[in-house]
Amino acid sequence: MGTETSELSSLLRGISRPRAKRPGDGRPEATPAGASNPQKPAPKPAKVRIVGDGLSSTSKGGVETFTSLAENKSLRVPQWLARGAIACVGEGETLTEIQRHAIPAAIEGRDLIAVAPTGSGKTLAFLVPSVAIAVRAKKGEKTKALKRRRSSGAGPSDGDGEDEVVAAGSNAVSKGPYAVLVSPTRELAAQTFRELRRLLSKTPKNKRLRALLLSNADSRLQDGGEDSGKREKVKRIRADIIVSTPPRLSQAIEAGLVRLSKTRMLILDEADKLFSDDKFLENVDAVMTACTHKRLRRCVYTATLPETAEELLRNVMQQPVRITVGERNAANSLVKQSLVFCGVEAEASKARGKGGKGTTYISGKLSAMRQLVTSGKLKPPVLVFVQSKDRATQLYEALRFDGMSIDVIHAGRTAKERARAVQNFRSGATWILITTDLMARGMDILGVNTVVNFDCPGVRSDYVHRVGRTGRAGHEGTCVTLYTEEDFGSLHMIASCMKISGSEAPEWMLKLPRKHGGQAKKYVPPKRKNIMDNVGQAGKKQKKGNSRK
Ligand SMILES: Nc1ncnc2c1ncn2[C@@H]1O[C@H](COP(=O)(O)OP(=O)(O)OP(=O)(O)O)[C@@H](O)[C@H]1O
Repeated sequence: MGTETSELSSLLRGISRPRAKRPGDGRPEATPAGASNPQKPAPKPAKVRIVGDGLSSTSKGGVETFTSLAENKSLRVPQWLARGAIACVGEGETLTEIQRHAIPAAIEGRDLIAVAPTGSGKTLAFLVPSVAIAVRAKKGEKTKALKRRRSSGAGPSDGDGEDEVVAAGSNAVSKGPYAVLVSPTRELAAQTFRELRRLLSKTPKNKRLRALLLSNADSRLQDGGEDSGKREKVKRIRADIIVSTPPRLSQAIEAGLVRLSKTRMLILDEADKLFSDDKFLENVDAVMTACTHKRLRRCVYTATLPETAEELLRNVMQQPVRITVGERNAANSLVKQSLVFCGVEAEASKARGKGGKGTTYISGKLSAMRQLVTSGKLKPPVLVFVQSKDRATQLYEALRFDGMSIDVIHAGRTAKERARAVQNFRSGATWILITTDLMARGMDILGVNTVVNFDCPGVRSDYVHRVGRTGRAGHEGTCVTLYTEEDFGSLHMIASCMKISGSEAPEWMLKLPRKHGGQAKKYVPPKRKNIMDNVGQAGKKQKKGNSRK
């Protein structure tokens, strides 16, 4: 590995760290679309389709800026909220297509299915209406309580039994949550919460909302289930807006720590994932059942919506409006996608060199990966996707000796390790992050230049979301998919996805038979040999164990 190591390290050291996009957010900047090629025309505005009756002309026509959103009297968006949104995206930015139509639609009170490409600003498209509705609901509750108090001379309780624990006279205690935001992973929930806090940064002191991220670390959740009588009195989770993963939220509901009877806005981010993954279905069901308010809006947001998932969604929503931006289930057209054939996954053969002893391991993908780096085609920061925790650890072990600034994240690492890995990648301290599909959805790290599918994804939605970790907010990106003979089952899906999103796809791949019928549940990832260094180092290190696992 000698020469290769120094070559790689010097190459990576030689790349200067990109500028941060906005002061203080620590995110590196990617190339804006068209910047690398001034001849290239700006991308055409995406097609918007709205299906469902009853929306006002504001939602149908769209709203151009956050300021004009706040100026529309019927929507009742506070000025400070508009200023918060501007703080999130930067001065002078107009709304993206999905924001233009979905924000007024969600505020108007219809159940909503919003489908728009990765990196198109769906987060603000659900945060703005969530805050607007929470503000309205909280104000309504306060007025009701005040009226009751005036007429009866009683304390702050509204008589529904929920507020028995309210400390006398405390205005800080919320009767909410009025808005609940659900994301499939801890990382995405944390990111959404971060953006929510940024959005709330312009809230006047007397109107402050209490926002909360439910996490494992919350002692109330850790104690959940014990001594329930006492817990009811002292530990009820009080907040106006809650962000959570489905398991954490349903645990809190079951333990009586959270009540959703006042919730007016339920947001399901990455809804197709929440509705197609058995491990979430029960939790999501528990959350939806707990939301009993008669004016509840259920709003779902995603970049991919297979028909089966939409059918399920429609069963639990009330006459939803569907807003679709761009081509449904297509990858982001700002990302240049390509495929690299790597021969075999890994092969052990007798060494023929001096002495002819031992075994030499050849990994086609590993060599291809190294070649991409040394040739300068792999522009960091890079996200590398593999199919399992084991593969992530193996690849990390095989590459870390190359002196690259590299890290690994997967569900087997502790919450702290995962948070640190994301933070280091965001700040630019880590250039290459190896990951499972844990980072495939929703993660917004603006500077990501390249996505590598070290292992092919099996279903279209996974491919679309992985590709979408680059090419965000109008910037360009690159996605390289490495494949071997084991991956032939995924090639038709990838090639057709490349074609409809504007990348060149090999004709012969488009003629391959479709596998798995596009159904996530039928897909079983291929069994792969261990990722081995050419001296078998990955395997050896793994046996000894190490702190990264
Ligand atoms: N109106 C806007 N103008 C400019 N940038 C924006 C605007 N709205 C959002 N952004 C930025 O675009 C980036 C991507 O937004 P966001 O993460 O909401 O995308 P998304 O559609 O949710 O993507 P995904 O489907 O991958 O979850 C963010 O960095 C966000 O700050």
